[in-house]
Amino acid sequence: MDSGAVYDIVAEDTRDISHQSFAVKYRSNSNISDKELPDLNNLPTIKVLGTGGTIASKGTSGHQTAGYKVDLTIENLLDGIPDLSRTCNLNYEQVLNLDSKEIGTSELLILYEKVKEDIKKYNGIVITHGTDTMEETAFFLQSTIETDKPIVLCGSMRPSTAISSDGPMNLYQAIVIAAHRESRGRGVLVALNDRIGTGFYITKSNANSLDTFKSIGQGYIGNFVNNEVHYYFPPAKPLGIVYFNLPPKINPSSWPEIPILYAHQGFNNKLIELTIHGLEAKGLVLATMGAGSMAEKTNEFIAKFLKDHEDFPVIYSKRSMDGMVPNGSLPSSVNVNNEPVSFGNAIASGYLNPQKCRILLQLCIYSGFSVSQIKKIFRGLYGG
Ligand SMILES: NC(=O)C[C@H](N)C(=O)O
Repeated sequence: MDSGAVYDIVAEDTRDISHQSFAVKYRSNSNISDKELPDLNNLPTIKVLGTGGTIASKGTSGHQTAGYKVDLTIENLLDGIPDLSRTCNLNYEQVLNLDSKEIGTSELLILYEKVKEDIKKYNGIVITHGTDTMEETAFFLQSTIETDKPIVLCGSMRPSTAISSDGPMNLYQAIVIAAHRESRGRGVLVALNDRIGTGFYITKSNANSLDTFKSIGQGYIGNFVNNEVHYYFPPAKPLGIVYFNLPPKINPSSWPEIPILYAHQGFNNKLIELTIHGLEAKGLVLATMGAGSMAEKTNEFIAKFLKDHEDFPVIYSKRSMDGMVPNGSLPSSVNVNNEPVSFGNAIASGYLNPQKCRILLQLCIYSGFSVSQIKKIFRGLYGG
């Protein structure tokens, strides 16, 4: 193949980003050697795993954007996107087919096992997933699968039957992102509505709109425009991340129960007691009212409980979407020297929202970490 032929390929299929970036080289260097030509026989192979969600849903009219049902397979979804044969080889599998609100421990572990197995065989993974709990799955995978290969989650906010459904474009972009060499070493990604975010921090910010995923504070890491993948930074993974090497075939009933309690004015302390005892919880996450703020009487109640349960961690997170809970916001009592002392088992969430704290705490407890080790892990995430 001579370099002229490469230019023809670019002109013929501008959707292919690997060829587009090659075209830039070609135009700037007409003496480019044959060694640098894209090898169409050696494209990356991307595995697409279907799990359901709105992207796989159908309504009964073009304007219906609520009350639809999951009704499409991953094969149906792939049929609806443009040809990608010049970008990557595709392989696909239906792992689940659910609204993501139905994803519990068993389903999460099934998906985890599948990704863990497939990441060894493929150059990248794309997961179609409901947006409601996508950030939880992304966080779990980021914390359990150590790889430089791209794992990209995508979904949609409009069902496949809606006018201007966002699913096909999001799936198309996710596959191109997974096949792009610059996507390596960036951890688990979430790609929706042209934005690329890190699954570790990204969160669903709007219950209805297409532009729902926000990488609050930590920012998006890239953008997808006119079939080009743009990253703003070199590859990096979240600071202080701890990988949990889980054993195969975990029994979901052995997965620790960690409730989240949402704080509000007039919060009833009995809720804490009822949840902890009623669920045989192994820890608790509080969505506090501000940067760790709970009423004094609630903190006292928790302190009393923690005195008799030294191995019971309580994470102080926040109901506000942005910002963080620093160590300095933890409730403190006063020791004999009148110096403030933090409650031993109270742990600051840093930047993690309650649902991500819950997963991290479950992983820590399942792995047998002590409260002081768990504290270090949470602290390490924000550079403390
Ligand atoms: N947009 C969506 O995907 C929402 C849907 N309820 C889900 O999470 O499965």
